[in-house]
Amino acid sequence: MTHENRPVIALDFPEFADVKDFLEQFDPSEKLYIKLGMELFYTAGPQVVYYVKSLGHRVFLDLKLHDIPNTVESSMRVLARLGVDMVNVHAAGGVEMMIAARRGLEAGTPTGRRKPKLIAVTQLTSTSEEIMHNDQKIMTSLEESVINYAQKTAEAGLDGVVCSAHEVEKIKTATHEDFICLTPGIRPAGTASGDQKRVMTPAQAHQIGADYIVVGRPITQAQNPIEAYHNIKAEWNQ
Ligand SMILES: O=C(O)c1cc(=O)[nH]c(=O)n1[C@@H]1O[C@H](COP(=O)(O)O)[C@@H](O)[C@H]1O
Repeated sequence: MTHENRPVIALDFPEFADVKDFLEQFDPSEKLYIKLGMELFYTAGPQVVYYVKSLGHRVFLDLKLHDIPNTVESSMRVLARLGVDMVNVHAAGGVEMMIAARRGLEAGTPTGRRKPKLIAVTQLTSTSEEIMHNDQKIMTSLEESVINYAQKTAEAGLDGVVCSAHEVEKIKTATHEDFICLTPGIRPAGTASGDQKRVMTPAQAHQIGADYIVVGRPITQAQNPIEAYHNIKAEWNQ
């Protein structure tokens, strides 16, 4: 099992300038794990990745690729050159697509550089069983669907999955102990869940064996983001 002791901070901001404003609040010696998503990448592109990396932080580039295998493979080849530490795809794209993603990442990683970790989204933490039945017409339980996606991800040779903390124990049993479970939908007690349906506190996520937690709004929209970050980090490492 991996335990990444820093919560991964989801910077879901609309502008590059917001990233700078946010990161400048931290002591420069504090090295963070930052998640950059579609909103920022679509507006600021690779420059925002280079900027965050230049400060010595780790970057999870969360673009959730889901397309035909050939397109995913060539896109991963390009993303591998950006110097990010982690990228992801949707497991719903299938085993062939995930293998293609892995191949692209391997081919694109410059010699001497570590290959970014590749993980797959199972069922989004904003998806309830009702949504899954009505919209996706997957008529199993949500847990079965998540475990099926996790097994397909392991079969494709990826490093792990994005899942809700509620599913970590079953996923590890169905795959293997070193299979990464990165869990968003983390809410310290007393904070709003917003659009997240399957939430857990940092302490609970630690207890059930999550490897990484992703936290966005409880930090970025806190009155004091630095204090919120350190409180969540302390709770996660208890
Ligand atoms: O892939 C993800 O990171 C992801 C998958 C998922 O199932 N649920 C989920 O919330 N996320 C991301 O995790 C972050 C959670 O942010 P907050 O809800 O603000 O803490 C967002 O950036 C989401 O895009």
